Amino acid sequence: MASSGFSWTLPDHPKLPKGKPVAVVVLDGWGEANADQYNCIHVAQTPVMDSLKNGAPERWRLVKAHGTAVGLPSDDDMGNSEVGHNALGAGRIFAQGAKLVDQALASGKIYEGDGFNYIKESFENGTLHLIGLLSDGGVHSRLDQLQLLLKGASERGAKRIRVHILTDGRDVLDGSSVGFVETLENDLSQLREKGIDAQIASGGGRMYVTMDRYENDWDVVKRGWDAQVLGEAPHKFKSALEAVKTLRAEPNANDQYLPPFVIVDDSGKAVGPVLDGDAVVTINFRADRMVMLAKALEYADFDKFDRVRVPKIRYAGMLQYDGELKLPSRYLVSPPEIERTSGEYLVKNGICTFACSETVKFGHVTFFWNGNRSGYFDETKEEYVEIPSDSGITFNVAPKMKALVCTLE
Ligand SMILES: O=C(O)[C@@H](CO)OP(=O)(O)O
Repeated sequence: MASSGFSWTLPDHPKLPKGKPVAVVVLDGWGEANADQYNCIHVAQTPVMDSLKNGAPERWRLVKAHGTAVGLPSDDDMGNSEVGHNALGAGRIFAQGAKLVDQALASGKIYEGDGFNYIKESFENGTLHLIGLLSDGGVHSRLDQLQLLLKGASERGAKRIRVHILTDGRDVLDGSSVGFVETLENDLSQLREKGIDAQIASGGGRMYVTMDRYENDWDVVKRGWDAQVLGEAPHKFKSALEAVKTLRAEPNANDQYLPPFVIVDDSGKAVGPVLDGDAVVTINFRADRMVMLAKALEYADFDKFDRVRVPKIRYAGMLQYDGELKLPSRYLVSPPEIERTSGEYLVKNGICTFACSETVKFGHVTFFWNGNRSGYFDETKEEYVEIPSDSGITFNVAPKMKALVCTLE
């Protein structure tokens, strides 16, 4: 035992037999709720889960995967993979990004840290760009946090602000993008009345523009880069409201997959490309779908796609998205410090572990599971297997995804 009283040594489990493998299978999206006709799991045929539940009811346990049980601000907050895997992997509850940002905004500390002071240097002569998911879903970002940041930054000297929106429709209802854009446009017009040059500059649906994860499809990030940084996109509109209304009128349109667009002035020029001397903040607090853009914005050496023009900017994330890579190096709010996770305990006790998932969920069972840490604790005792995900498809048409291949591994 260390002098602090802390020890990595795990006592034997009172019931689990020694030397036998233990499987942790995360059924993403599975849960217990009111048993009514609106509950798809209840109305589906689920013989395997039924036999597990009914075969040994004394061993059947439910865990709470939403709200304060997983470190979210309130019990009205739905769960998600980040907070669920963090809590399961660590076996403890940590205040999560959503809550930490709320606290930093409420106390004003967000404006006192190194991250904000760094971007503030650009306010006098440059533009402040805010890039992120526009909804009140609370999984990756929250509209009210964006609203407070807009207010706070403008009160602290930001004179020219451009917002690059990603429409949601995944954590919130499809079609709700129009209402969120209306709300944001209203806020920005109030800022304009106060003499601040504030506009939405570009947009696109989150799953088609920018918010890919685990390097599944860099084209998604490139489409965002072209619109947000270069000011180029196949669709050009005079306003974001016109953009989302027009693009949603297309057959089979969906907020998640809206094509990229830029807002142009009367002469057809993009109103908000990112230029030398500007500041950029990626406003999502959740890491997985911001890391790729963070790499494109921050890395001098970057070969995932041709960035064409790499502006000299001051960039900060809402949080630091990867503690191991220290990415981004500047951030407005410190991320939760999740340490002593189960994976680390296991290798320190000489127990070998194996983690397997497909690309779009791979970081859930490694990065999130290990407390937002990429890489191995001890390569000699851990094996991580990534099954390549299909790309270029929407998973609602292939919901089985790679479950079978993962099982065979
Ligand atoms: O796809 C995602 O990013 C989220 C929903 O926004 O789902 P999950 O938490 O299951 O990863």
